[in-house]
Amino acid sequence: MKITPSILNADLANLASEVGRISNADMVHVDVMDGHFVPNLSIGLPVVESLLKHTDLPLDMHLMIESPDVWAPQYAEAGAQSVTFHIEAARAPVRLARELRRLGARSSAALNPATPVESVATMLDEVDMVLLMTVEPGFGGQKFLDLVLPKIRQLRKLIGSRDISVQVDGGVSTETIERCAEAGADVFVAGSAVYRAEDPNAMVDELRALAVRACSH
Ligand SMILES: O=C(CO)[C@@H](O)[C@H](O)COP(=O)(O)O
Ligand SMILES: [Fe+2]
Repeated sequence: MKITPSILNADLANLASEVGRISNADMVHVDVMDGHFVPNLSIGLPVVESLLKHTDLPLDMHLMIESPDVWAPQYAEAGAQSVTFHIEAARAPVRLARELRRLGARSSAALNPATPVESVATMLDEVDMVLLMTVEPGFGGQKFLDLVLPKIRQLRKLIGSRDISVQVDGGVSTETIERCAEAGADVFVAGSAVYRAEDPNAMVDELRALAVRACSH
């Protein structure tokens, strides 16, 4: 059970100190938005290269961008431990997933809420993680979409005995994390829940404890 806080909801002008507030996290979730694949712009490679110098936590890149085939490998080369591209945007997802692994990163494919899990069924051996969006991508602080819960179960069935993580992203909080864990998710992005908390590290621990307990039922 891993908690990966999204820094989209942090004070982006003080990233170095903001990652210091989530030292209990398993990874730092970094949302890259290009204003094309999603109607919002966030940060890109130069900021990520700088951030890598200020944290020992692994970076969990979530690329909400067009042409991930071109851009995603550069994040792996920069030193990100996990690189997620959107299956809706990739031209050659199998080639891209293999390239990310060749560069030493964990490869991961993300699916928007309306994208069926079957879209990754044939390439499960190429990925280390599948990210299921539990909001429409583009913004932090949105309401969790319960309609994704059956997709988590379907994906777990498809994965079977393979060692692949299922990440959920969007609206994950103390209210919703147990439902996700029960359905089969094991990596949880939480942006506003963590960064709006008075003590982000304590919130990370609380979320992890809830997920562990829900999953052991
Ligand atoms: O990728 C995205 C949004 O597109 C996320 O990573 C959000 O940034 C998570 O924020 P919350 O929904 O937890 O506030
Ligand atoms: Fe994200």
